[in-house]
Amino acid sequence: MNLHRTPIPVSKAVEDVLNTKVDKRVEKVKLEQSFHRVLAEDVVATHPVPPFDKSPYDGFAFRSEDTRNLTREEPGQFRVIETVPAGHRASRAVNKGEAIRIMTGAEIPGGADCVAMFEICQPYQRDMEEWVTLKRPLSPQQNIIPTGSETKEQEILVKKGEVINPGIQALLATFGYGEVQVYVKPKIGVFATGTELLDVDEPLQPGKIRNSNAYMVMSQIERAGGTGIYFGKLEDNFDLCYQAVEEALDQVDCLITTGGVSVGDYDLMPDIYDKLEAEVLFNKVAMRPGSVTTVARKDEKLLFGLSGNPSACYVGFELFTYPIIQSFLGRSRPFHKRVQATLGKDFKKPNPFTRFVRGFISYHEGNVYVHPSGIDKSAVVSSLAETNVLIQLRGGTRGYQQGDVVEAICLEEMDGQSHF
Ligand SMILES: Nc1nc2c(c(=O)[nH]1)N[C@H]1C(S)=C(S)[C@@H](COP(=O)(O)OP(=O)(O)OC[C@H]3O[C@@H](n4cnc5c(N)ncnc54)[C@H](O)[C@@H]3O)O[C@H]1N2
Ligand code: MOO
Ligand SMILES: [Mg+2]
Repeated sequence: MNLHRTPIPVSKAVEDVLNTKVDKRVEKVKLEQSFHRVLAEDVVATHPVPPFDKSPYDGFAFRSEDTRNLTREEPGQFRVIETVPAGHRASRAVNKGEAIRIMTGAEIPGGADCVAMFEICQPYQRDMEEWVTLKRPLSPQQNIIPTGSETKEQEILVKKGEVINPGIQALLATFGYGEVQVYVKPKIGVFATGTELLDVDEPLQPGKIRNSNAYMVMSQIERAGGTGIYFGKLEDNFDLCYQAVEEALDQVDCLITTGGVSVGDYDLMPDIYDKLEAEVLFNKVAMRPGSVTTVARKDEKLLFGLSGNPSACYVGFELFTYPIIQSFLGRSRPFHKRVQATLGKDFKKPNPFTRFVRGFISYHEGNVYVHPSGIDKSAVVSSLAETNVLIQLRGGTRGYQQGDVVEAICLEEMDGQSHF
């Protein structure tokens, strides 16, 4: 067991992981199944929007030239020749002295070039015919939404690499994308290692704890947009672990293990990477928690050796596994979004290494605050419940005070950024 490991800076570690070639695959899914998937094709306007001149109001369509000199004192009387509901077209054009009753969203009839809303018109009946009085002039194109005024045909509305949100779904539907090309979700395998681990439905036993990392990591994978495959928990037995890891690797794009990466007698992951002849990218990162996070690569497949300590495991995933999942997904901005925020309470610990403090965000009177949550220890699980940011504190300081401006990594923002 080599006890001496050389820590590398976090940014270098992230860069090394992201230098891995990823196999971006594409599939078609039904529009209704595309929410939160990542576009693998640009959304192109297949026709102008609106596709015809349309009325924004329920009212009457006129020829503006017929209304030119109208006043309260000398209103115009127009014969209403038909009614056009949305979804229908007028059967004939509007001629001099005529109007058409028109509903919101209906196509403007030929001959007409303006619309007056019901509220300013006075319809009436004369000799069993419909008529309407108008007391003011309308200008050409008044109250008409012209063809293509929102979107021109062939315009690129959303670029590939964006996450499909409700608005993008609306666009896809507008342009007839019943199916949409998205990137395939990478398959991320998960093992929890540790002889001390109990299943969730087992009663506590002396010296043992329940396996929480597996559930946590599986939902981190889902939150990141990947597909998690849980292979179960493994006792700290070399042959068993080696065989399980080797077999699982064939079935996944990346493999996560939790635990067994430090220097203990039963920390088996370093020897497993060795026997697999995997290239270890790093086994010590200048950060807290998660300094023992190890990433190895075997035939372009990444093995994430996340720490067993829950908080360290959580942080290791978000820093290293999250962005590679985004790369598989073709995301144009693969990293978590960062914000500048005011520290909501003192954080007194001196900081030799970069620290990623689990915390939460709040907003008050136009300011953004981040607050460290719970006990800031690698072995702690309870502080993770309210965590939605990682507060990144530079190393080499004597601690931070309430009111200091810090950077925070937002874990629940869909939008990302292009640099770490
Ligand atoms: N002599 C040294 N000891 C340790 C060092 C070191 O540098 N020198 N590093 C410490 C740091 S930092 C960390 S972090 C841990 C990392 O430990 P491992 O990744 O090897 O993980 P384990 O030893 O397997 O377990 C650590 C801890 O986490 C609990 N655990 C493990 N799996 C789970 C799970 N699925 N759910 C919940 N909790 C889990 C486990 O019971 C241990 O308590 O090493 C330090 N030691
Ligand atoms: O890897 Mo450990 O979490 O730095 O405490
Ligand atoms: Mg250990």
